[in-house]
Amino acid sequence: MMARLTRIADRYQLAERERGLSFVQRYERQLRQLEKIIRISDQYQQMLRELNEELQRTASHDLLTGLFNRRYLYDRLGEELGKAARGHGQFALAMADVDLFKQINDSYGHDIGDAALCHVARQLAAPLREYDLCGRWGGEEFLLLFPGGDLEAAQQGIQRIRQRLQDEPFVHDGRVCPLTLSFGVTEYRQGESTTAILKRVDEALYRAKHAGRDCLECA
Ligand SMILES: Nc1nc2c(ncn2[C@@H]2O[C@H](COP(=O)(O)OP(=O)(O)OP(=O)(O)O)[C@@H](O)[C@H]2O)c(=O)[nH]1
Repeated sequence: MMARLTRIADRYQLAERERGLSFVQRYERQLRQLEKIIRISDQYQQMLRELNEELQRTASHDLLTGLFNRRYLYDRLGEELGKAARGHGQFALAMADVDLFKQINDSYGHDIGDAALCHVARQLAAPLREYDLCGRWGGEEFLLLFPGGDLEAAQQGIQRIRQRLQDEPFVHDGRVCPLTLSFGVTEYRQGESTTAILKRVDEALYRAKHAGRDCLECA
């Protein structure tokens, strides 16, 4: 009841104020209100745009390393496979895994392990050509996609990554913590599925681990 009375009183006061204004003053006032509404609407749209961009980024990127996530990589792999199957180009694929990463966690703790993963992610991404893709496949495993590339191109990319990891090692507490990666590499074979190529690259990585780590095995 009180709220209703207050609303009626407010409306009455507003009407009284309006009566004291000239037509031009009333018109200008309405115009100002309209401008205010447009400004709010613009800000609102900008906010929605930013939210949308943030949402898209979160859906396609790994939270820890900022690289592409598994879901995005899987979709892109499907696209490249589709293109190659239709005869529009070739591509190569590599799976990288940090060697003996458990020891990093056990020796320095999980937070330093996280920092080491971020370091690896930066060194993986930096030397790649702009149309090559790199993302976190899960845990301490990374996937590299070389659209338009063959085994040779992938090997060259990986060589640049390994060199960079040597030149810029992970440093914790002023001390160098040497990190190495094992790689499995393969290229697309006509007519094969996503599962088949992923299985083959995984097997190549497995062989690299069994060959003593810090190396590259081609399938
Ligand atoms: N800090 C951190 N550790 C992770 C993350 N994801 C996975 N790990 C750890 O990575 C380690 C992987 O260990 P393993 O699979 O035994 O392999 P590894 O020690 O790297 O040995 P190899 O692969 O055989 O060279 C485990 O200790 C996981 O807990 C992460 O996001 N952060």
